[in-house]
Amino acid sequence: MKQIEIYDTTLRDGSQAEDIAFSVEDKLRITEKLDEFGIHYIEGGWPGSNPKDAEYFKKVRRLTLLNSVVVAFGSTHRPRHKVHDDANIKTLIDSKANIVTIFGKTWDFHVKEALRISLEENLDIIYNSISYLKKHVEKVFFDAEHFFDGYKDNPEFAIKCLLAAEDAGADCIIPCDTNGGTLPHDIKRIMQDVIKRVKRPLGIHAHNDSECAVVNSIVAVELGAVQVQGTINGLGERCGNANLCSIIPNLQIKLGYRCLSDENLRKLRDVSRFVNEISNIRHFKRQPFVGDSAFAHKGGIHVSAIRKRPETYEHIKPELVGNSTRVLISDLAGKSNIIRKAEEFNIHLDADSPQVQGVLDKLKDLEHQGFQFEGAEASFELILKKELGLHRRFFDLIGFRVIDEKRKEKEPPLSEATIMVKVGKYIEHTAATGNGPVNALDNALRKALEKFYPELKSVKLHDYKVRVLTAGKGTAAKVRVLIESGDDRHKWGTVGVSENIIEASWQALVDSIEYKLLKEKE
Ligand SMILES: CC(=O)SCCNC(=O)CCNC(=O)[C@H](O)C(C)(C)COP(=O)(O)OP(=O)(O)OC[C@H]1O[C@@H](n2cnc3c(N)ncnc32)[C@H](O)[C@@H]1OP(=O)(O)O
Ligand SMILES: CC(=O)C(=O)O
Repeated sequence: MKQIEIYDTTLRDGSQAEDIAFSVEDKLRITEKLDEFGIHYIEGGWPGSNPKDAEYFKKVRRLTLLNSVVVAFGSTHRPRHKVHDDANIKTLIDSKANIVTIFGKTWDFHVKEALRISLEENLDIIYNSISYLKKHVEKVFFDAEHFFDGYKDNPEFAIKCLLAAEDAGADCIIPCDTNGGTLPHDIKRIMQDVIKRVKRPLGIHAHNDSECAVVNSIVAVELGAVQVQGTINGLGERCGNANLCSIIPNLQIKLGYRCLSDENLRKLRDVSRFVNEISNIRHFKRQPFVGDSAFAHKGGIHVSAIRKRPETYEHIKPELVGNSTRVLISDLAGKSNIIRKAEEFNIHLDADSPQVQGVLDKLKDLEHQGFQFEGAEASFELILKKELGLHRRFFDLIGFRVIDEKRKEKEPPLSEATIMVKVGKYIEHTAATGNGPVNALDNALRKALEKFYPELKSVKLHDYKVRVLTAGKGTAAKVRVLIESGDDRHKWGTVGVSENIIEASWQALVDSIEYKLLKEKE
């Protein structure tokens, strides 16, 4: 099984993505996570760029890494500077990283227009930078910036740049698709020539501007590249870098290369979520392999088939990357969705039972009215249990009143709710205020019930979303309220629909509380 070296540049190229700003602490935490995951090289940053990256290289030395080597990144020396006087080269050595990656120009257009030097001088800069660094660090990798665009314009010069790096002793030469515009057939054609002419180990560094970074990286590996550079979740400059969360499983599960241990591959989803969490980015549902929807099945036909053989609609076993199969509940469901979902609730239903058809009909009718159960599985579980006679009432509403009052233009409005509920033979009548009418109602309902059900104290409202369903009816429109609640262990979603926003919110709130009480009882 051929080993492929995974080179992660989330902390350097990933931090060049819009909206991403890692602190030193963030970078150290991601480093530890990537080490635990088994990444071979972690490009920690550009020490000559800013004090934060310089500090990172000081602090990262204190970590005990078991699997990864931290790499410092920078450019070849500046034109009109001697290599030993170049501030950037000096900071790379001062970073004390054992491996350094430098990028150099390989596109004649860039040499002429960005550096404004001769092509010969550029070759000298590459050679001098690498041979000097080789005297100070264990290994030097050469990122051949804009190599594919350079090759398209002037193949001989582009190849000469790689050969200058080879002659200088670069340990790995990495052609880069810096502008991300190269298509797979060109990657193949160009890499075939590179492989014939360059003897050092080769890598690939692809950007995703044509949405081809993953496939371009895989094509390069198939042709012989041994190092893949990319980022977790494809973070990176402009449209991002090659997404390691797709490349690694494709190489390992489908093509038989070895990137990480199989055990570590099962951490893929966790690593992906961790990096999103630190980056303050919402996890992308439809992200292949690691997204919540990557193995989620909605259509009845699909669910019916995966119950028989999961591989009918799943390209890999989700557990291999730490993900799992999910079944969604909607008006596209068939009986199989109901049966499979019920199994998740430990209820075994017979496909021919009239109850299954009853639940399905009810579900489709409610979805037609505007309910949506994909994000409100707790409400669906309650419906199912009501239909099967497995539900019990925990309280009955006698009535509520919500008052919203604004006394002066400049004063904030006041919201107050009073509620009367019956729990067994007791009647409880309470009032509460809130920062809005729904919050006041929520507070009043909990206050009334907590005396009987103290477990409700741990329930928190995490999210509250309102969606207008009947376009064109303005403030008289029907609305759907989706609530996400949680306690110290779980989160659950509930839904309500009405032309009255308080009523829709009430339905979702009651479901949330009933769900919690039902779970405690179970
Ligand atoms: C393809 C890539 O992603 S490469 C990585 C890109 N990442 C970054 O740029 C982030 C970090 N960068 C920085 O912090 C800053 O740009 C620094 C510290 C590196 C340089 O800052 P400054 O000295 O102010 O220069 P500035 O950013 O304006 O311009 C870049 C300079 O590097 C030169 N340069 C660009 N590529 C190379 C190279 N491969 N080798 C040598 N010099 C280079 C440019 O010609 C330009 O020089 P000039 O000012 O003489 O025209
Ligand atoms: C080096 C690099 O990040 C690039 O060429 O895209």
